[in-house]
Amino acid sequence: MLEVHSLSKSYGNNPALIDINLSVEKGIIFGLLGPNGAGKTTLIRIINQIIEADSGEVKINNKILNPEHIKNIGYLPEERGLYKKMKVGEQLLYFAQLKGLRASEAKQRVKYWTEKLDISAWKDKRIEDLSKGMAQKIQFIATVIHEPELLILDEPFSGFDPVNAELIKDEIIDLKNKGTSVILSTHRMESVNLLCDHIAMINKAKKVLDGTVEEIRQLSRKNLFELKLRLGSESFPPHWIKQPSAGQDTKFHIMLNGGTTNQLLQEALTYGEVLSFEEIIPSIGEIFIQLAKDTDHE
Ligand SMILES: Nc1ncnc2c1ncn2[C@@H]1O[C@H](COP(=O)(O)OP(=O)(O)OP(=O)(O)O)[C@@H](O)[C@H]1O
Repeated sequence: MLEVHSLSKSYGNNPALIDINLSVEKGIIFGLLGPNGAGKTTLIRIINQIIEADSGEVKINNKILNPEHIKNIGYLPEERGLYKKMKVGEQLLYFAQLKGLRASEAKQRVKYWTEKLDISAWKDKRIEDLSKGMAQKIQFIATVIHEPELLILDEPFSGFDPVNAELIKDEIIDLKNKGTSVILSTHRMESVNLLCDHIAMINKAKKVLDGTVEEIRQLSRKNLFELKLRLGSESFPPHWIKQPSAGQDTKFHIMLNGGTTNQLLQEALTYGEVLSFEEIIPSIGEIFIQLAKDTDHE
């Protein structure tokens, strides 16, 4: 649905994006990750045609990015932009019409979304009289009201309490299931694990990771296992690394160098009662931190 080819952008002598290639399929949630200052916002701004790339191209549905695409994109920026003096209902109608909806259609959609997110009662309130989380809901509706094909969400859960964060999460999944492609930029790794089908990570202007969450986790496997034992003796092999653990049970991290997991398990049985045995597969958060460190040292 969205393709980014060899995209580069610098601010003066400072490169913000270097030769970035990405492909976002229809109906998926694509996590765009990276440490602060990596280049994510720059990429998002180029897709939204707020700034221009120095070189490379962006295509939406096989067409070079052009102003017509704006109506097909819903962008929730990190710095929210609502008109403080305007009333909620008026503001949503305004945004919907700005994105090309006819007045009658816009009205229907405002009714639909304000009811869906349970905020019909706020219609006549001014934005300046709302709490941060309440204003966030309005901004979310303003982003999705024109039913864009591509949604770009920058930290969509910030400012929400857990109940409302869950509500918004469910709405995002619902939109994806209806065929919307979603680019989700966030530093919250639990959201990435829960929501994203595919992720790409940018660090220091370069893409350092690209794949499905499962592919990336599998590639990061290190043949490392965690074994919990009720030890029968005080001795154990020197390559078993003892981990802090409570009570009588002893936890080890063991790197499997040659041999099979069954052989390791058999060996473990000779040292005591095996309570649990599982492979340690790094989480996306751990992979993120490792990659950020690795590229920092390059
Ligand atoms: N308008 C600008 N003028 C000059 N430099 C800029 C401008 N906007 C961004 N930069 C620089 O470009 C680089 C990438 O910034 P960008 O905002 O794209 O990062 P980011 O990944 O969105 O970071 P964050 O997670 O902190 O929002 C940084 O070095 C930043 O200082």
